[in-house]
Amino acid sequence: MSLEVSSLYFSYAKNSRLILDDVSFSVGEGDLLAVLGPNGVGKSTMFRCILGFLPHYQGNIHLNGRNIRTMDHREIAKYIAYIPQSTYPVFNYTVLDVVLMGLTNRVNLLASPNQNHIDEAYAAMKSLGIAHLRDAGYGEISGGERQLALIARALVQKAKILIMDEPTANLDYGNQFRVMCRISDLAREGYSIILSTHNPDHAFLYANRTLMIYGGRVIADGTPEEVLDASLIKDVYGVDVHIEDYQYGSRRHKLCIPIDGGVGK
Ligand SMILES: Nc1ncnc2c1ncn2[C@@H]1O[C@H](COP(=O)(O)OP(=O)(O)OP(=O)(O)O)[C@@H](O)[C@H]1O
Repeated sequence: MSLEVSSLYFSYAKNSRLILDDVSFSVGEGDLLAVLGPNGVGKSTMFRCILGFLPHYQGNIHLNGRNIRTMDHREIAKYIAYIPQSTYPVFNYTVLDVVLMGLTNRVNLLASPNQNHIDEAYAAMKSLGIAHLRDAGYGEISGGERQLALIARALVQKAKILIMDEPTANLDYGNQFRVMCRISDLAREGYSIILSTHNPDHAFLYANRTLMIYGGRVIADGTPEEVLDASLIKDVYGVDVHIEDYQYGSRRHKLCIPIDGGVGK
């Protein structure tokens, strides 16, 4: 699957400021694109335009060469799964119920799910280490566990493009790595993944592509090593960092180390 966004412009109200200002990028099969940028620069807005929640954008979004405007929500959901930041639920469904909702696109949920559907949902939960929570109330688990349940829901949706809004927000140190490793496994399996993150090291460790958004514009697009240099991070985040080459065994990558606590003393 490929997704191509070209010259995307968006503002929330007529004559109000542009939130997205000429955004273009594309992802193909197996790409893991990390989208970085400070709070409020338009990352979630960009995702919501792609998903069809904000149709009054200008520009073009194509899925496998087809204009996404010609597709309804149900059809888009065959190709794109969205993993929002976890929020507190309105109803206290069980975790299994929430994961089964990923099937809505393929199965009539008004009918009871059959054993195959339950097995599929259970396998997705197991792959993310939350199988033991299947009967727990979605409102009674931690924020991090809710995030994992939303990822499991996206896996059962079987769409090949996954858009994830800060998938590691709320996750503890260990779960951040477990989730990011699982996400990079999915990219290796051929999923195309677009995720927003505030952690440059997650881009270095797991992404093959990085987009830096600032003031609604794409100011850099390339490999994490090409995009994330110390001067860009200083300009965008106001933080002094040193980009360190790191090697452990055969693995070589870069890490972002704040100097003097990052913002000086
Ligand atoms: N429904 C809305 N109506 C008007 N303005 C909005 C709406 N939603 C978001 N905005 C504004 O659009 C801008 C971009 O918000 P957005 O949530 O896309 O940023 P973001 O990069 O995802 O931020 P964060 O990293 O904090 O999640 C912000 O200035 C925000 O206040």
